[in-house]
Amino acid sequence: MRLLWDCLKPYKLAVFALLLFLIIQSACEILLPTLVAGLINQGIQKADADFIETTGIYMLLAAIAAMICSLASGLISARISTRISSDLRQRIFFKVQEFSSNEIDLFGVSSLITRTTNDITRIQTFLLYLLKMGILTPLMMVSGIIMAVFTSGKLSLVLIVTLPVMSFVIAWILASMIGYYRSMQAQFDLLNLVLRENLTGIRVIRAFKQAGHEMERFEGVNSEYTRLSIHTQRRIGVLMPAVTVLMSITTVTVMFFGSRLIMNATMDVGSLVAYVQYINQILLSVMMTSMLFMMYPRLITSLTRIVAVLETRSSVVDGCRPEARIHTGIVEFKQVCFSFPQAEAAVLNNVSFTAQPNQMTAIIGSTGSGKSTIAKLLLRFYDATAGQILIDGVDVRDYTLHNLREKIGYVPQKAVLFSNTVAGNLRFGKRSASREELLKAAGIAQATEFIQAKEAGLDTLIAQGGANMSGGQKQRLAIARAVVKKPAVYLLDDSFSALDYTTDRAVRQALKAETKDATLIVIAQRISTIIHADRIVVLNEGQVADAGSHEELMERCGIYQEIVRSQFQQEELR
Ligand SMILES: Nc1ncnc2c1ncn2[C@@H]1O[C@H](COP(=O)(O)OP(=O)(O)OP(=O)(O)O)[C@@H](O)[C@H]1O
Repeated sequence: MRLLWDCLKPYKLAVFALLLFLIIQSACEILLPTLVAGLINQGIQKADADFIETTGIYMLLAAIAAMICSLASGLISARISTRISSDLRQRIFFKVQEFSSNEIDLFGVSSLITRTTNDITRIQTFLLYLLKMGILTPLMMVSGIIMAVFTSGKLSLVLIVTLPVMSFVIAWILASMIGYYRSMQAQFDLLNLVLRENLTGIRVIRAFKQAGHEMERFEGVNSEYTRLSIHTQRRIGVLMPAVTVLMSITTVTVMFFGSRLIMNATMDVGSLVAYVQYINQILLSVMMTSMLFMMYPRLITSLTRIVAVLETRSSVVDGCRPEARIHTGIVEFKQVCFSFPQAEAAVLNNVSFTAQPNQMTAIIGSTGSGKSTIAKLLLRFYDATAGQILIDGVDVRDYTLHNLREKIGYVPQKAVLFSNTVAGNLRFGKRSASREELLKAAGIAQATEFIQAKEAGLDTLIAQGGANMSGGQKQRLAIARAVVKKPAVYLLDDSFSALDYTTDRAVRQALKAETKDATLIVIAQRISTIIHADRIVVLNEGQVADAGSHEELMERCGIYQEIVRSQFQQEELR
């Protein structure tokens, strides 16, 4: 709840105005039964037309004032709750931007999405209700009780019994719902995950004729969510009739004892009518408050999930040397070890190698040998568990993340494009890049031809996830994006895999000329891509098996020979 109070702090003035409107509203509403009592006792019973007229006008004015205050408080509470939910969404988004891959893995992408959308919407709904009903109902309840006691102390004894019973029933039912709400949220994450996987992988699912299986999977998750929802709805279903029955019993009891007091001439009719209205206001307030409590367990679940994100500190933070900058781009791995959190086996074991500027350093190895992990460590998506990674002699952990990453031109294994124009995507490398710079980078990545073949050229819109581009086109745009950046270190993770041999060679040649002074690290599966590299690091099960030129490795490295043999015919090797 502390988070909610913190969020409310900037809106103190608005909350104060809201409070004022609600106090006036509740005062007007509590005044009405007293006016009705006077109307009956003074006006109707004594047939005083002037009194009836004057009281009628007062009642009308009170009703209008209550309505205006209700409208104003509604607007203010809607404004505050919408603003707070927007603030929270922003805070979560910024927080997730800070997260290292560790924290993203920990929460899961689907859960982070539901936390940013579903959970925040739930908080907004609660706040809207809290700011209005949460303030108004206690005001109505307290003033109702005071007026009821003031009108008839004896009749108020009924409340001493009914109010605690009602509160106990409500609390008991709500307490049983908390566990269900928690499970429901977790199940909702799962629902989101299955849906996301199905929508993003729909082609694979269809190609492998797995639609039936996936439908069953979705049905399973969906029916579990439905089962949990039904359980909670059942409890809500019990709660409302229980409160209504208790309200009716109270009203009947008050009427019963009230009529006796009238017969004994210790109470007048007008006071009993007013008293019944006070009792209704009190019980209605209890019911409204119970609605608030009904929303409370879900709010707590959502708040806990939001707080968990906001309070998680990224395991990868800025280094202590903000002045440190990368100039030359000498990359050194020194005895680097790495294990993923919650994974038993180490992915990298004492990996050491150096990548020099003006050279192409290739990393090759079988799948799962840890090649991409090297790239992730260099970019500090994760931090090494032991050993050191240095760039220009400075530990990567000492640079600020901005200074480190701005000098690395990363092309990921799976080219990621954003819903933007081609130019917008390329400018990820450098926001201020001119069209000439973009075209030059596209030329190096052999992307000019297909960009210019599109009617809008650089202004062609790229669909979500690059759906309107082929795999090879996406890779070339991802390469061009890194080139636009003009980094000190190029880090290409299997970035030529979707290119044909001719394009692969053309990109490499153009890159070589462009990256003359830069350090070029190329992770690859294909020997032809790295055969001319200055230095090839052979990775095997997370360890450096050997390093050297193609010729040197062909002479002495069995693992390398094996990889080469599996890709080339013997005669091609000579
Ligand atoms: N987030 C993760 N959590 C746990 N283990 C992971 C994670 N990412 C990768 N791994 C494991 O780490 C090992 C190395 O993965 P990595 O992606 O570095 O291999 P790679 O050599 O690049 O493979 P490929 O050539 O197939 O891309 C693999 O065994 C993989 O299963």
